[in-house]
Amino acid sequence: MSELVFFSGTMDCGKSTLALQIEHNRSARGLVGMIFTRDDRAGEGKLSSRLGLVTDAVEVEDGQDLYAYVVDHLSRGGRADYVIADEAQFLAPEQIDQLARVVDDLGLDVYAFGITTDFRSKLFPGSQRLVELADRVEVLQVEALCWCGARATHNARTVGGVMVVEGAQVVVGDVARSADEIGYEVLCRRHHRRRMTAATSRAAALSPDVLPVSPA
Ligand SMILES: Nc1ncnc2c1ncn2[C@@H]1O[C@H](COP(=O)(O)OP(=O)(O)O)[C@@H](O)[C@H]1O
Ligand SMILES: Cc1cn([C@H]2C[C@H](O)[C@@H](COP(=O)(O)O)O2)c(=O)[nH]c1=O
Repeated sequence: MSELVFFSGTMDCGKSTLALQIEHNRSARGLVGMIFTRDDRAGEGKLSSRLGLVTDAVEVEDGQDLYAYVVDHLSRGGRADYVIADEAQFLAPEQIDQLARVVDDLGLDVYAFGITTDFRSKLFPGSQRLVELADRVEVLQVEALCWCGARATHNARTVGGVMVVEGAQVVVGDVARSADEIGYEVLCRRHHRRRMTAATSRAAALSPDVLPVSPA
């Protein structure tokens, strides 16, 4: 029975790597995948992993009907045995419904990969729809870690290492950005709530709570 599976996790936990591994294992057995992505850091029409692997993909546009795209591809004699959708948090809820229809009406497995929540720990609309519709939600097993060593469960947006909580929901970017750039850092919930990033925790450790009293 074909399935819609949502592989979710924080940024930098290996989602795109797993997508590329699934693609590799299936194509090694002669299967052909339809690969969708949107706003990958490597550029338009690319699905890339920080491990250095990259493959071509169909760049999803606003308002594009993904079910119609797959049907059109098949009706022109193209082949698709399964579907991969990376950066699925950027897809519109209707596009997630279309992927569910690919599973139910075309009998193809659909593997979607994405972060669940944004820098304010609010659900992305596409991820919300995936949680609502997926046959299975799989949390990735290689856990990303907060600077404190706890499992990272939240994504923080940073500017110069300082966590920000205002701004657009979508800003394409990466972890480990240099000072002044907008970047991201994964944190445990405790430190996300306290807005404590690696940089601000280091700064706090360096500034003593009590000022030294100089002898009179
Ligand atoms: N130099 C490296 N050596 C080993 N693993 C690495 C290296 N760089 C990145 N990784 C692994 O790649 C993961 C990120 O993979 P990626 O697929 O790009 O993540 P995601 O799509 O979830 O953001 C990191 O969590 C880490 O485990
Ligand atoms: C938290 C958060 C992230 N993004 C962007 C940043 C990256 O371009 C992607 C996540 O990619 P990854 O492969 O999972 O690292 O999402 C965003 O636009 N808004 C956010 O709040």
